Formats: sequence, structure tokens, C-alpha cells
Amino acid sequence: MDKNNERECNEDLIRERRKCNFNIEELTNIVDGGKARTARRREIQRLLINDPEFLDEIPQDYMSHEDRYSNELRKSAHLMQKLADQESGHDIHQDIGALTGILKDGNPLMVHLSMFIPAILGQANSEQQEKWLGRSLRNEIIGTYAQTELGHGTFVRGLETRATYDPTVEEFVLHTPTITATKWWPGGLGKTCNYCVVMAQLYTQGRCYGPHPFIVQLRDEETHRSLPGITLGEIGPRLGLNSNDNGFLKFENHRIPRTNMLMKHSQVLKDGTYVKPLHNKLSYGTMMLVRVGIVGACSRSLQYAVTIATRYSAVRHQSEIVPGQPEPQILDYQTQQYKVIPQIASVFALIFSARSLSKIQSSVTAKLKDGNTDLLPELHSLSSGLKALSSSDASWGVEVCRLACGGHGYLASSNLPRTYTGTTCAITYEGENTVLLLQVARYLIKSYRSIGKETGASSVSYLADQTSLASSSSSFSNKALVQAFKLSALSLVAEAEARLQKLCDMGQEFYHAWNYCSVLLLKCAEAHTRYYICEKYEQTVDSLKASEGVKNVLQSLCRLYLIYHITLTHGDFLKCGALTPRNIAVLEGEMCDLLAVLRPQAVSIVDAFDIPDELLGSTLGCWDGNVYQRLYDEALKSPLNKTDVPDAYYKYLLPLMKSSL
Ligand SMILES: CCCCCCCC(=O)SCCNC(=O)CCNC(=O)[C@H](O)C(C)(C)COP(=O)(O)OP(=O)(O)OC[C@H]1O[C@@H](n2cnc3c(N)ncnc32)[C@H](O)[C@@H]1OP(=O)(O)O
Ligand SMILES: Cc1cc2nc3c(=O)[nH]c(=O)nc-3n(C[C@H](O)[C@H](O)[C@H](O)COP(=O)(O)OP(=O)(O)OC[C@H]3O[C@@H](n4cnc5c(N)ncnc54)[C@H](O)[C@@H]3O)c2cc1C
Repeated sequence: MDKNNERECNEDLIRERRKCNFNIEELTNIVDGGKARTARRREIQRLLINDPEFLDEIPQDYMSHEDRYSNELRKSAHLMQKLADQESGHDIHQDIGALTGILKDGNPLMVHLSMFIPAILGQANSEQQEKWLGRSLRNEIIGTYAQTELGHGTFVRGLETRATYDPTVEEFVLHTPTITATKWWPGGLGKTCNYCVVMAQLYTQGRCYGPHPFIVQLRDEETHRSLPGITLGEIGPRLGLNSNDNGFLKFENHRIPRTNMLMKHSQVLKDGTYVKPLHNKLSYGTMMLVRVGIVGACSRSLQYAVTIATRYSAVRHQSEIVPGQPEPQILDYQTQQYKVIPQIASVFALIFSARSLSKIQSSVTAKLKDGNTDLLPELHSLSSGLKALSSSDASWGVEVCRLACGGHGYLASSNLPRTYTGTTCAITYEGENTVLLLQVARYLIKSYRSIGKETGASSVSYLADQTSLASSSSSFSNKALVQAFKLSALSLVAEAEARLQKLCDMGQEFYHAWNYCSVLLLKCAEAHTRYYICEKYEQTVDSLKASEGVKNVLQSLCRLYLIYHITLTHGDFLKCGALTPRNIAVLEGEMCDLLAVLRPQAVSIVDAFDIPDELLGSTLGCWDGNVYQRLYDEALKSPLNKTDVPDAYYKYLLPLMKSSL
């Protein structure tokens, strides 16, 4: 699509784009993280979009379960080959954002890239990396991360798969003792992978040392048949991601060499002696890494959904605002603006938080190399909280965008249903959100109780600022609003701690008191993480070196985000005295003003997300706004439209209609 050729474009969208009062390319660079990143993303996307191998012969929704898998595997393999062939060399992890949209509905090689290779990098010692890393990077072996079992996903300590060391032959015996110990869910496990990292309970010298990672060959490298002692299969259709082959796995006393235990952090020596890691949660490192990546992935899903909903809202006309006047664009309804524009604001919140989290992760990883694990709890807490809020915000945001498109948003060709199912899975996988938020709460309460002792962890240092509890601000600058978030979080933590203490003082065991307070604890974790996101948003926009137009847009979006979230949870702000009912009313009014200010820029802001039509894959969201023709053309692709009268009519309907004659 030639974006300079207005003749091909819907008139409403032309008008919207003429209202733009900022430099779109500059905003695109901010979204990508710099000019060079934008150029790199575009280069990769061009490479993919122009390649006919990535086209589907028929829309995926009309394919059988097997064909969906096979079609997506074909494209995934082609993608890997293509990226490997690039002369410049390619960092798939760096460029992962550029690939969004090219593979649809689950990619059978995704967990190979996002967990198997990172698990080898993070958990294998140098000899082991020598043996497996190169092979897996060259795709000579394909792996997955097999942790979850039928009986346990959340409670990793409760896993049942056993790895029992036999020093006489220096081997581990992997065994699935019960049906509930069956590995269940790992992406690509059913049919694609021939290797995997298995998390199993380590037994040596008669003692259990908890879950540890082992690398296990599952299938013959020549025939791809599953090896003796290993049962493998696919788990069946899911809400979404149905092109993946999420699988199950059982071991029947399957033996692997001792050196297949990933031994970067803990070891079992030849005689069976166990050597402890520096920190006993280092074996959870792969999960933490992926949680960080999920925050960025969620911002990308939301960019897709909000691009579709905003453009469609500019093209769609319905009902009337002024009786008797022409039907307005639905984007002119304030309620529609309230659905769509806060989601645009949310995209930037997630982008800036993801960047801040990755920086912290890099510094923790660097410290770990020197044996320093001090900041691991801080990273665990932040990555858990941000994974949870980004996935729930993005899922809700995508769903709101779908609803904002009315009936057409329910059509598969809008690409909103698939964007939703591809986002909501992140609420559950890589640590279910409630569970992760309770981990954050645990860290908050512990930090609150150790006020006065230096923790060195910056995200919770505000808990020591007791004086702020007594003060509410009369100013409404963005900084002051961020302070209100801080006060709300601090006051919730103080309340939860007091409630816990009271129950304990009354004789309850701590863990019962914890469960009894867990709804409140969840709120603490959410408020703390929201405060973190708001603070990063405000700081990033404030310190941004940008043109006036771009800065104004981002400042308005940031302010909208702050006020939107205050209004959603205003009870917490009132309860702690951070804001008064009058303040809330004023902010609610200002939120409506901000919607009106941002409304004329909305199409241009989503244009700045710069998602090519071929990747957006939506009848409703295309750049030219030619929505109705596209909807009609897509409908014609339905196999039921191949004939005027379907066979089913003769088989079932005709006999029914004639039966009463
Ligand atoms: C896009 C890519 C596609 C991805 C596809 C999806 C792939 C997957 O889903 S793979 C499977 C993912 N599975 C999970 O995430 C399981 C979630 N569960 C867990 O992580 C753990 O069971 C968890 C953290 C909830 C509890 O762990 P557990 O060992 O019971 O610890 P727990 O007793 O609660 O806490 C003990 C201490 O360890 C700390 N801790 C727990 N985890 C960590 C960690 N990763 N790092 C540092 N400290 C940690 C706690 O903070 C606590 O500290 P303290 O005692 O000082 O308060
Ligand atoms: C699409 C998809 C892909 C996946 N890919 C992989 C993969 O590649 N590899 C892999 O190993 N796994 C994978 N998983 C599994 C995933 O990691 C688990 O489903 C997830 O960790 C949640 O565990 P669970 O299913 O046991 O849920 P449960 O823990 O049984 O959760 C059920 C309910 O119980 C609640 N609950 C549980 N424990 C607590 C608690 N302590 N406190 C309060 N409430 C609690 C939860 O909040 C939830 O409401 C995948 C899952 C999905 C959906």
C-alpha cells in the first residue's frame, strides 16, 4: 500500500491524518527504541512481507487441526532458515518484535527460541553449552521447556517427575510415577521437538534436593521417532494458539548421563555428592527471563488491537449525536474514546516499563556473573508484578478494542479474536498472575517489616517513607499524581501488614493469616506495580528529548493513563487520603478533556506504531480504511460459499422440512 497515495484511502482517514500535529516518524522511533531499531525492524519486516512462502493458501480458520500445525511449522522453519541465511548475522531475541504477526496462532518453534535456548544459556555450564548451544542455535536440535505437569503448574516444588541418580553407572533415571506427573503443556513438545529441558525432582544419596533442570533427548535424530521409555503426544485444541503442538510426556525409567543435568548453578558429582547453588532459586532463572520478555510482547499485542480499533472507529459511522444530523464517526462518541484512547496510553506505559525492567535484568545478570545474588529478589518481584499487570492490562485492552468494533470485532477476519486468545494465555503461562502477584506481596511485606535495614532494592525503598502517609498534595501535576499512587500503595501495604499482624497476635499461624488476607495482599501487589509503571511513564516522558509536538502527545497520554487508573481504583486513593472526593471529580472531568484533546491525534498515534497491513492481518484495521470491501471479500472465502446449496441441506434440512408433509 502506497501511504502517499491518498486516492486509495478512505476519506475519513484522510481527514484524520491531516489533523496530525506531531512528527509521526519521531514517535515511531520512540516506540522502537531509536532510529536504528526502526530501520532494522523495517528491514526485517520487508524481508518477510515480500516472501510468498509466508502466505497461507486459505485462511487458517478453514484449516484442519493437522493442516494448521503443518502450515505454521512450514512457515516457522522457513523463517528460521531465512534469518539464519542473512549475511549480517541475526539476533533473534533482539529482533523478536519485528516478527510479530508473521506467524499466526502459535508457532511450534516458539518455546525452542524463547525457553529452550535461554535455559541452555542460563542453566548449562560451559562444557554443556559447547555441546548443545551451537546445535540448538543452528536448529540441528529443537527443544522445549518441560516443567508443568498434569497435577502441578504453579507449585514447582510439588512437581512429581523424578531424576534419581545412579552412581554405579553415572546416570540419572527419569521417571513419571503417576498420571499427575505427566508433563503437560510445553509448546512444541507433541510432535516438533527432539530434545527438551525437563524440570524434575533431583534425588541423590537418598535425599530429594528439589526441582532441577535436565536436558533430555526425546526423539531419534534420524527417524524422529520417540525413544524407548518415552511417551509423547499433543494435548488437543485450545482456546487459541492452535497452530502449536503443546504436548504431553511420560518417562518409564528413562536413563540419561549424569552430565545431562544442567550444572551451571548446582551439581551432582560422580559419587552422587550434591553441590548447592549460590541461591536456591537460580534454577527458576529461565522463567524469570521469559517474564521480562512477556511485558514487551504484551505491549505489541495491544498495539495491534488498538491500531485496528482506532482506524475502524474513524471509518465507522453509526447513529447520531445531534438529532437529524449525519451519522458521526463512532470515534466522536466520548464513550468510544474512553474505550480506545486509554488503551493507546497503555501501550506506552508497557513499552517504558518493559525497557526499565530489561535494564534491571541486565544489571542483575551482570552481577550474577560475579556471584552476587543480592538483587535477585528485586528482579523476581518486579518481573512477576510487571508480567502480571502487563498481561492482564493487555488482555483486557485487546478485549475492549474488540468490543469497540461491535459485531465486526467478533469476526475472525478482524484479527481481534486471535489477538485476544494470543494475549490472554500470558495471564496463565509463565506463572499464573494471582500467584505471581502474591510473590510480589510477599516481597512487599518482608521489605516493609525490614524498614530501617538497608535492602538496596529501589522499587520498595518508598515503603520507608512513612511521613508521606500523613500528607496529601494540593497540586495535580503528573509528579503529584504519581505521588498519590505511591501513597495508595504504601497505605495498602501498611494496612495488610497490620491485618496480618493482628491475626497472628490473635493466635493464627502466619500462613493461615496470609491466606485470610490474600485479597488485600493482591491489591497491595497491584498497587505497588501500578505505581512502578506510572513512575517510569512520568519519568520517561519528562526526561525525553523530543520535539514539542511529540512531547505534548506523550505528556497527554501519560496524564490520561495516570488519571484513568486513579478513577478505576479511586476508593484506594480516597481511603488513604491521597485524594479527596472533590479531587476525584475534578480528575474525572479532566479525563474527558484529555480524551477530547487526544481524539484528533488518535489515528496518527496508531499510525506511528507502523504496523504493516500484511502483519496486522485485519479487515477492520488496514491503513487505507477500505473496511467494507475487505469484509465482503473475506466472507467470499468461506468454503460454504463454494456452492449455492450445501450437501448438508439435502442430508438434514430437506428431510426435516418434508417430514411433516
Ligand atoms: C512467549 C514465550 C512463551 C512462553 C510459554 C509458556 C511457558 C511456561 O509457562 S513454562 C512454565 C512456567 N511456570 C511457572 O512460571 C510456575 C510458577 N511458579 C513458580 O515460579 C514458583 O512455584 C513460585 C515462585 C510461585 C513459588 O516458588 P517456591 O519455590 O514455592 O518459593 P516460595 O516458597 O513461594 O518462596 C521462597 C522464596 O523464594 C523466592 N523466589 C521464588 N522464586 C524466585 C525467583 N525466580 N528468583 C528469586 N527468588 C525467588 C521468594 O521470593 C521467596 O523469598 P523469601 O523467602 O525471601 O520471601
Ligand atoms: C498456552 C500455554 C502454554 C504453556 N506452555 C508451557 C510450556 O511451554 N512449558 C511448561 O512447562 N508449561 C507451559 N504452560 C503451563 C503454564 O505454565 C501453567 O498452566 C501455569 O504455570 C499455571 O499453572 P496451573 O495450570 O497449574 O494452574 P493452577 O496453579 O492450578 O491455577 C488454578 C487456579 O488456582 C489458583 N492458585 C494456584 N496456586 C495458588 C496459590 N498459591 N495462591 C492462590 N491461588 C492459587 C490460581 O490463581 C488459579 O486461579 C503453558 C500453559 C498455557 C496455557
